[in-house]
Amino acid sequence: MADLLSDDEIAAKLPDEWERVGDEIVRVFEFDDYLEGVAFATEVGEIAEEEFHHPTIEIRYEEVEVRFTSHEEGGITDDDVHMAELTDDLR
Ligand SMILES: C[C@H](O)[C@H](O)[C@H]1CNC2=NC(N)=NC(=O)C2=N1
Repeated sequence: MADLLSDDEIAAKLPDEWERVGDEIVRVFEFDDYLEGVAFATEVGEIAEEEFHHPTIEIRYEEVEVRFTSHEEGGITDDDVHMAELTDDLR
């Protein structure tokens, strides 16, 4: 299990475009059409399975919201930061 990050560590490690919301890190990705967002969500899911660290994904018209937290630790860890970086690399 990864250690919980402090507020300062989260601020320092949070990748650009991502926002901290309570015990989660969140980013909204924009797309030209709905099915592009659906395909992106599937790619995020595949990475989540590979890394065994799963986000909440909300697919909306022309945007997809991705939220990571470490459920077992009850907050934000390096696992969440790593997943955010892998997710960004999909774009
Ligand atoms: C039993 C537990 O759900 C698993 O070990 C994994 C699955 N995917 C997970 N995903 C996330 N985001 N946090 C977890 O703590 C987590 N745990």
